[in-house]
Amino acid sequence: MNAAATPATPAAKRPAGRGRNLELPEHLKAYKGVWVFIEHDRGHVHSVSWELLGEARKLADKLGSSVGVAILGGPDEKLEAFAAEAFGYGADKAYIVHDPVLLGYRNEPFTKGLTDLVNKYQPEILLLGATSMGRDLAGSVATTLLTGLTADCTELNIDPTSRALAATRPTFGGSLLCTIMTLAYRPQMATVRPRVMAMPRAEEGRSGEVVQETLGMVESSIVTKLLDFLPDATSNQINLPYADVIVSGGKGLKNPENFKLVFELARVLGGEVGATRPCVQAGWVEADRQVGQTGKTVRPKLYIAAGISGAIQHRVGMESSDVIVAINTDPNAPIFDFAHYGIVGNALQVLPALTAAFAEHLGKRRRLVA
Ligand SMILES: Cc1cc2nc3c(=O)[nH]c(=O)nc-3n(C[C@H](O)[C@H](O)[C@H](O)COP(=O)(O)OP(=O)(O)OC[C@H]3O[C@@H](n4cnc5c(N)ncnc54)[C@H](O)[C@@H]3O)c2cc1C
Repeated sequence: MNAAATPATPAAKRPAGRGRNLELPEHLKAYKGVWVFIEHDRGHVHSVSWELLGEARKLADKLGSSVGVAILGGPDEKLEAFAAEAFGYGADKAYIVHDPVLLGYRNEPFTKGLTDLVNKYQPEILLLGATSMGRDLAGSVATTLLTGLTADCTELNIDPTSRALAATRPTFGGSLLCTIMTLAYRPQMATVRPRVMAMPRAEEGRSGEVVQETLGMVESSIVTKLLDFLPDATSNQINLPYADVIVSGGKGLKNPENFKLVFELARVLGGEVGATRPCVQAGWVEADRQVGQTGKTVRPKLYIAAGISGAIQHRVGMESSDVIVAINTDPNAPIFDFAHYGIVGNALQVLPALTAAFAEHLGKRRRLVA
């Protein structure tokens, strides 16, 4: 079917000012400020919320506007403490909703809570983490508000001409980066994966204003019921996005048995093990270890890539690492174009040599400290 000939929403049914009209409708011009949805679970704020706050502060400063945070949760949850932390990371105002139906994440009450806040306070930009919760919530909030949502962004800017949010994300399997602007819609929504943006520095003593709101939703009107929290039996506690050191292996390791060389070096360095997609697809390592466009985004202090070619889909997930060391037999491998240090050599020999050298060096240091 020709999409151009039969648009999903016929022009006559589109809300006024939407569709092909790229001018911001008059009634949306009142939208001001940059907001971040603060994601928390059982007493802990997800770090992606603070990473987004750092970005929100930069965007708001460019627009000359303020930063707000939306914090939704149960009656006894410490949302005010989260707000105090948010002020330190750059928020000016915290919009808090306590309600029994908001104890534990469920799509319906959180969608209502967040859309109510947006409709009342009209932020220009709304950012959420591209986590399981953030993706679920962003989609339903954007649909309810009939606004645009750019998912999985890697960069956020303000377009100098339109002053709209310019949200950049990989497309066409990661081979292109596209910048998306939702000129005629407010709020402009975007999700960003954990670790894509840098963690901002908290400013001690910085304060802000707290605004308390109510939800007005009864439990009986919600279809989903939260029965219990169960630990994820499939999760083996791999915390790739927040590891300081990652040793990753690729197809150059030849077989799953050789992956133990990667594990040994990671163990000696106190780091995590990552992998490329072909290694995960071949069943050499768990899917949770995949780094890249369809895996995790990481930002460690040290990323060692062994037998990895450096394809764009892998690169987008790890290129923000502080120091990248590549080990590859091919001196023309693309990974050497962006690695900080390169070792042209056989990973099956280089990895054990590095493991032995680090074990000796770190062992000596520990003896000295003792
Ligand atoms: C839509 C889409 C999404 C994708 N998402 C991801 C993703 O999230 N993550 C990801 O990683 N990939 C992803 N890919 C796959 C990606 O395109 C590449 O195919 C993949 O990253 C290549 O993995 P590799 O480097 O392990 O293997 P290869 O590209 O085969 O590279 C192996 C490298 O090892 C080197 N080598 C060989 N022997 C040795 C040795 N003994 N010692 C040292 N070096 C050696 C070779 O010179 C070569 O450079 C995606 C692809 C698509 C189409």
